[in-house]
Amino acid sequence: MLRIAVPNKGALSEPAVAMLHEAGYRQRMDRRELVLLDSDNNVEFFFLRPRDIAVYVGSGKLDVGLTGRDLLVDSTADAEEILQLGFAASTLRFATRPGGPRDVTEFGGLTIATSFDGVVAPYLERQGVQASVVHLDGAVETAIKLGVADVIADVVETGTTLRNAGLEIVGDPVLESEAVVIRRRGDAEDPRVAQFLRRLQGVLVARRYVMMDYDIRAELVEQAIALTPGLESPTVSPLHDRGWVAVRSMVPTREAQRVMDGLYDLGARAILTTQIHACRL
Ligand SMILES: Nc1ncnc2c1ncn2[C@@H]1O[C@H](COP(=O)(O)OP(=O)(O)OP(=O)(O)O)[C@@H](O)[C@H]1O
Ligand SMILES: O=P(O)(O)OC[C@H]1O[C@H](OP(=O)(O)OP(=O)(O)O)[C@H](O)[C@@H]1O
Ligand SMILES: [Mg+2]
Repeated sequence: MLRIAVPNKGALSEPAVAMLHEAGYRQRMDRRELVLLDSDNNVEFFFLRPRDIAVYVGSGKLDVGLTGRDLLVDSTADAEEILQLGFAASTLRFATRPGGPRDVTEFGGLTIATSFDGVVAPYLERQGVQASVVHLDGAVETAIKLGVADVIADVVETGTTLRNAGLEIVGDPVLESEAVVIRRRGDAEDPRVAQFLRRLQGVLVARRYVMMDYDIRAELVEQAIALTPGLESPTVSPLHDRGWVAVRSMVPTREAQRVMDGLYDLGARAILTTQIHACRL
């Protein structure tokens, strides 16, 4: 039985559950369920606080977990990242009041509030800055207004929360994060983990690519394939009309419309894109 940690709340929770569902796993109906057995797939899901996931996986009690890179780095858990999941993308940034310090080099002697002291304190040390780091559990933007800190370091996605708090980003990004799959560092290769990762990779590919079909005159097929090279090699099939061939190829979803325009201009017709539901490459 593969034991998998899944975030039970917060920004990671819903997209993580959606991805597991797309990968064919049973998911909980009730948010209060703590453990869910998917006996068809021989997997058990444990719904845990996002921050605790690296601890469970690092201790070897659970085989793999879905969490944020920032939470993994922030923890002292002995776990490592094995797959990037492409959602919950965010950046850990410093912010302060307008007129405050403009750069990390000006943070000396100041107080910095953050929920990510495990990332921020070593970062400041590496920069040779001596500042005091205060841990807060959340809503750190308020720390400046209440005089608890001069600077904060927090998760920024759109920047709306900072703007609404009247704060400005300063300095370089501390850490780029996204949802990731983690396992205990140094764990031996496990075929059940490999299969779990293949399923998630299948979802990532299905989300990022569409299948494109079109007909093209045989003498133009090389030019057409230059527009749709596919992941390895496109399928080219003869049509009943010998002057034409049918081509089938995977195309990145966000390029699909531009590629269709290019193919049309080249003379391709019956250009269709279809959604990929699942795949194993
Ligand atoms: N607005 C956001 N956009 C993208 N990712 C985010 C956002 N807010 C948080 N995250 C990511 O979600 C993960 C956990 O943050 P989240 O706020 O959901 O949990 P938490 O703060 O530990 O828990 P809680 O706030 O519920 O106590 C982190 O990896 C973080 O980078
Ligand atoms: O840049 P934005 O798009 O505004 O998003 C960033 C905000 O989202 C998260 O807060 P969350 O909702 O998790 O609240 P929390 O502070 O209680 O964790 C994070 O801590 C920021 O405050
Ligand atoms: Mg939060």
